[in-house]
Amino acid sequence: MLLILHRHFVPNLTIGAPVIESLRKHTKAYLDCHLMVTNPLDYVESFGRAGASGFTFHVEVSKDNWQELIQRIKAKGMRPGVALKPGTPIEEVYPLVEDENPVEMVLVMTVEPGFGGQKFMPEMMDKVRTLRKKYPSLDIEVDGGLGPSTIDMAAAAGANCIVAGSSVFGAPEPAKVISLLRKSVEEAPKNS
Ligand SMILES: O=C(CO)[C@@H](O)[C@H](O)COP(=O)(O)O
Repeated sequence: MLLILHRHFVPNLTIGAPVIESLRKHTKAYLDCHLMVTNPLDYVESFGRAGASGFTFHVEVSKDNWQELIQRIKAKGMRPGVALKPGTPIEEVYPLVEDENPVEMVLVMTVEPGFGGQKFMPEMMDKVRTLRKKYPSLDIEVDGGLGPSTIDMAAAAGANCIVAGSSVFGAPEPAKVISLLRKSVEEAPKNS
């Protein structure tokens, strides 16, 4: 399950730690939290306490403190991830993946962060392919415009974690869309 906190970094506010705390009382599901905020360090403590499983911060706002962020996220029992916006070069995440205390997931945004329902950017697949070739066992997530018509492209490029909003919640049978997305990832020929 993916939960998103938008604040400052993007012009939209969604959900925060209290929602995670409420959900955690009812589920053992992996709660994957993507914090589109300019000050992620300020949220590590509360998200950890609330029961978040993954904590993904943006590389664009963490140039000076990503090592401290990773260390604090892990200390709170969460998996650290780093996200990058469409305009950010993929090279910017390499140091975070190659550090002796690395992030455990890279999230390649396939839309400009901020709002659901946008059009998937196929040109972001170059970033996914590059990452998959360089780091064969890394978790690579894609977010934005994923659904039945775009999943095969993302899966073939090497993405293995899929964020899908509109295509699932807007479907008459959401479970069928989820199965289709999962099947595509499981069966994809990598790096085609
Ligand atoms: O929130 C964002 C981007 O900030 C969205 O990308 C959602 O996370 C996914 O929504 P869809 O694109 O699947 O509607």
